[in-house]
Amino acid sequence: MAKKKITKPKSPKKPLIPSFTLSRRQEVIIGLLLMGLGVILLFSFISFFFTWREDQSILGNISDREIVAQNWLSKIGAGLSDFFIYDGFGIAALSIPVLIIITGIFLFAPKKDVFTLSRKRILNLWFWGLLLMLWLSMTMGFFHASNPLLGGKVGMELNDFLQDYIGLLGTIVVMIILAIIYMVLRLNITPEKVSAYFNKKASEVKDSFEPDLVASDEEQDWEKATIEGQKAVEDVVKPAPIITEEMEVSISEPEIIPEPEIIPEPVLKTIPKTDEDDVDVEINAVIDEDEDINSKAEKIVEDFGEFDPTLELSNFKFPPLELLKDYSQGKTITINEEELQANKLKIVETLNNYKIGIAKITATIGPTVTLYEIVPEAGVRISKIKNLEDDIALSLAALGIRIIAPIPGKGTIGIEVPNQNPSIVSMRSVIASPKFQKAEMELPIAFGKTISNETFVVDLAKMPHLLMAGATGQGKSVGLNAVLTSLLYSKHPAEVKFVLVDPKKVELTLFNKIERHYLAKLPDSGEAIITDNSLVINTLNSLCIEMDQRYDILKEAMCRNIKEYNAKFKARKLNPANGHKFLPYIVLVVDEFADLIMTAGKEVETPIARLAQLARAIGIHLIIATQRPSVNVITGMIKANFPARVSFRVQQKVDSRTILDSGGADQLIGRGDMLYTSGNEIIRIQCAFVDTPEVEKITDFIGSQKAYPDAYLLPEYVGEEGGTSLDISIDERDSKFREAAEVLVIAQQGSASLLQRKLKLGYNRAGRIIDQLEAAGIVGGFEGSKARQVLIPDLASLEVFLNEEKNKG
Ligand SMILES: Nc1ncnc2c1ncn2[C@@H]1O[C@H](COP(=O)(O)OP(=O)(O)OP(=O)(O)O)[C@@H](O)[C@H]1O
Repeated sequence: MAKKKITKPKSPKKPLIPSFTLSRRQEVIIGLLLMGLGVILLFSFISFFFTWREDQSILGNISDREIVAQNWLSKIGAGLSDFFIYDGFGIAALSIPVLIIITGIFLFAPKKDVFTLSRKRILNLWFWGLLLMLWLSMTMGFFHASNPLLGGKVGMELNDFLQDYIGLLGTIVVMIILAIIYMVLRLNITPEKVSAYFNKKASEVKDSFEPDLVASDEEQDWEKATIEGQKAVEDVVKPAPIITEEMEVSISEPEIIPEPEIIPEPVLKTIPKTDEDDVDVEINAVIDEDEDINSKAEKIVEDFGEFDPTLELSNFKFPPLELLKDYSQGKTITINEEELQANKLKIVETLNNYKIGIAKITATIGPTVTLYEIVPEAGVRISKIKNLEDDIALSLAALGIRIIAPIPGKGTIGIEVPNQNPSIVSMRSVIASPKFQKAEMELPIAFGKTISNETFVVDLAKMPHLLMAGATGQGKSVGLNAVLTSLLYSKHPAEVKFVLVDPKKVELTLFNKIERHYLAKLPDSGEAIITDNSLVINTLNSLCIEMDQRYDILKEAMCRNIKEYNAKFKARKLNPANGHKFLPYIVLVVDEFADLIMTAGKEVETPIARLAQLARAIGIHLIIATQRPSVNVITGMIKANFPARVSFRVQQKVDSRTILDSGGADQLIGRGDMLYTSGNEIIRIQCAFVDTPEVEKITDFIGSQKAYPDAYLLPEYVGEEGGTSLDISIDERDSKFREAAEVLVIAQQGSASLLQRKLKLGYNRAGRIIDQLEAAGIVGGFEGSKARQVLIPDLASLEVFLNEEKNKG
């Protein structure tokens, strides 16, 4: 990543070029004069080569008006040309009018024009132009005897002078060396570029003589060797290094044929090389730095492939489908014609009793309920049907009737009637469905099947949090298991981590087996599944810290969300040395939320609301389940931040309203019959069924595989009661106090983040240790954004200091 350059205010220094400013009008006039002078000189110089012999005789009498000169610019032209060419530099003198013309154009041309050159560049041009003129003149001096105009007198004299001292050969060598120096300095031509150019030319010529596509045996051998060599390198290098500035790959690579291309230097292309006044310079340089890192990243990706987060557990096998039971046992939903007819008749009859005529009726048979879609006769008001909802339900005398009047987006009325023989939607069937298998989602969840028997798959990452309610025994725990199973079947342990809160201590215990694969926990805590209320509070606060830290690193990486960040990390554009790492999604599941909020109240509500508000972009998603969806559990603050909600059957209509903002959940039939909403329409779904033995098999299967050394560790959080005041006594110091003091003294930098990194501490603990170090007098006070000063110079002094302290104490 391109770091911003912090430019210190420069102390006023003398400008290298005397700064005289010209008004625009003066610039135009002087520019014109220079262009005129340049053109005059150019013409006179050119004609001098043809007329010099004739005009030589008049040079002594230029002031005589009678004498006519042959030069195109007459006597003045002849005089100046003689001065610059014959007495001066020979043909090299032509560079003088050229330089004058360029300078004229520079002054004359409108600023921001293509001709815009900086003052410094013009000086450069003169400097290098005059040097070239001298060199050319001296070189032409070799041929002075055959033509005195080639080198002029200056060229001849200088050449002679050199020859007198180092001889002809020496002079030739000096001139050649001077030419090479000029090319290297001015034109940036290096031996590599020259050889690369010739290689390219040679291969072009070779290609044109060998048009056949089949490579010769030798070439094939070489290619094979190269591929094998590269393979060997890849094998040795895995896991592949990630872009770092200081990275050195110390592996002998197969011989590489030099790239037959002259690599253009991007900086030279876009930036005026030496102009300090030009603002563009800094902007372009920043872009180039970025490009540089990008191209570095591309190079590493080219060599080693993208970063693969699953590499550490590369042999991990996803649980096979066979672990799940097929409850339908090959049966599809059977249509009971009699039942259909009976229900239809009943509906028509009931509605007729209320004077509602029906134009048409269609039935859609789902796994547990059948939807009868009714088109009322013209003139029947929908609101009338809606008002009669309870009466109609009573008349149909069946539990679980739900009336949807009208069905959103259609002008029809829906009546859902439970089937006499509901079929179970097995988890296996939804996991195996193409909809789930092909889902291009971050966190796909296969909930079950809709009323029209379609598999219902949603992305938890888009929800972004889920509230789940349902009276006891209606299928909530099965629902949670369906969510977790979906993720276990679709995400590698490197990609998602669960934080499981289960106060009942029974429902989620099975997931203990996959602790080191899929679970996240607080450092130092024993079991990953949280059953204790105080630990829940710590964990929620720890997740808030994790969220803040993730926001910081996303900000540093200039990414808007976790998806972008991880993509950038995979493309090796983020340097792990700067604290970047692949970020797994974190899914927090809280079962029995009501119990929690009753005992801990605000302490739980506040971090949950905070996470729900902010955590979506950084990949933390919440699933909260409760038996009691009363308003003091699902508070306004919670509700506002959980747009996606699921309700299994609830006891009362008011509960349904609390959770879904509408009735309906009280009329469900239980056993996984549920309503889902993500803000607008409500969808009835039969939740997929996954039984405890199936979950056990899955967790056994995953748990028996190679795991990470530990669960994913969340940042440490110590409750407020754990905080300390500054005048803390020696006995109350943190156990890592001494180690921390040593780290800071060695680094001579009093920063909490250094301690976090070196000692693998949480943010809060590191902060507390810093406070203790300040109280002890080892580090200085807080200095805003700067690191604190370390007041002990070295380890020996620290030893003395701590011993003295101990003796005093
Ligand atoms: N999707 C489903 N398909 C078929 N049967 C289901 C489904 N979900 C639940 N059931 C049945 O309902 C019973 C109770 O389900 P579950 O244990 O999920 O209820 P719960 O709401 O979690 O109850 P509690 O809150 O007391 O734990 C299950 O044992 C099962 O027989």
